[in-house]
Amino acid sequence: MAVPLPAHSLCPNQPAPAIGQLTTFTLPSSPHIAPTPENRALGQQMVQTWRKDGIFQIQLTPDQASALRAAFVLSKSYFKRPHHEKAKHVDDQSFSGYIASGEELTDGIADYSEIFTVTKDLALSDPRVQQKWPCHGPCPWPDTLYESAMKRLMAVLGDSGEKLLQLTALGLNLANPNVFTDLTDDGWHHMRVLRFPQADKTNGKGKPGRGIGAHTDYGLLVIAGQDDVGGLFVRPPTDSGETSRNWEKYSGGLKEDQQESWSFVPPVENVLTVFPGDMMQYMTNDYLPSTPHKVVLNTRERYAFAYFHEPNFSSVVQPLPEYGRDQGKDVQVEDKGIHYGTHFTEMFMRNYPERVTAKRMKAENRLDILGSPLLRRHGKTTPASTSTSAPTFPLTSAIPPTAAHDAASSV
Ligand SMILES: O=C(O)CCC(=O)C(=O)O
Ligand SMILES: [Fe+2]
Repeated sequence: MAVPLPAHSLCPNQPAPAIGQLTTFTLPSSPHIAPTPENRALGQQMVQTWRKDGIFQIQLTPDQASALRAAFVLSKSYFKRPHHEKAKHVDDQSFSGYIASGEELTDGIADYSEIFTVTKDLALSDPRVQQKWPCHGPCPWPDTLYESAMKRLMAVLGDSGEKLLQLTALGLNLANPNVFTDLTDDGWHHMRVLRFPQADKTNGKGKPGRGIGAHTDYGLLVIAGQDDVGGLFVRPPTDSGETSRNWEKYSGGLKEDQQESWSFVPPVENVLTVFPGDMMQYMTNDYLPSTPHKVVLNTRERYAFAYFHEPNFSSVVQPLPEYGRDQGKDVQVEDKGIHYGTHFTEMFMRNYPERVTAKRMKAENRLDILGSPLLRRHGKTTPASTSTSAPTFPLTSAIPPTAAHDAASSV
């Protein structure tokens, strides 16, 4: 059921936005999506809806809805804790943990979002942490109750992500229906729990009324849930088909103040919203563009979850043979593929330049390791270095820093 919002309470700094009802899909219950005519038709409808609206909704089952509700309840009480307590939930190896309002930058401007980020929760004994892979480390959970609620929600989101990717492959009529889910084997899935202050109760570090600046997210799919307050806007694809490409040129802030380009995403109970990320755009050669979105502050504080269903950190993502090649785009760059872990790391270093994690990563030249062949996964095979056996990865200092970083950014 849609939760209608009184027009006057919507984003006071914005003109009244057009409120449309998003298309809602119900995902099949079985985790394996067989290539049946029904599933193909569903996949095609999803693809066509993304191409038109840039976003759709999926219906939650009662169990899934209960995981989301529990996560909202605990997150609301988490953010009510005193600042000095939350400020301890930071890790200097991973970007997991607490981010204060005004700490994150989009297009160089402070966002008002207050965030708890969950990246892959890795023990200090994990070979990737031992080998100092960028962004790899533990999640500094505030307590075990919060940890189990977030992990339960991420399991729901992860299951939905895998089904959505299989349906997308069917909808795109791909010869290899597992092409996306091979990439997400041990995927670098992560989530942000977000609280946005009421528009007139900010700390003044950002821009009036702006929650998060216009941006696209980095991987295959963005799956999000929001409470009943409202504040998310998306910029649907245009008829001209012109799109920015965030992995080539950072697109944060783009068209942020061009009001007519943005559609309001109305809060609806018991659904999640889904749209493509940068890697989906890259793989489909812009057929499914990464949906630009932004958040505006409202007359009440707002809570949301944004989950990112991602390729494996070591994946070298390639354009799909059916879509990516021979279409006259920038083939030189595309043919080399995109190293997902590099794209992720660069984006997080840009968003949190002052965070202890970014500083340690720079001080220890952790980006250099991204150029190593051991962090290059072309198929489903996990590199030997991520197995639980003794680490086999050469030390960071063995890689010539500049050469390694150059290689990392282009491949
Ligand atoms: O608040 C939302 O609904 C979306 C947040 C978002 O775009 C993000 O965390 O990347
Ligand atoms: Fe986002």
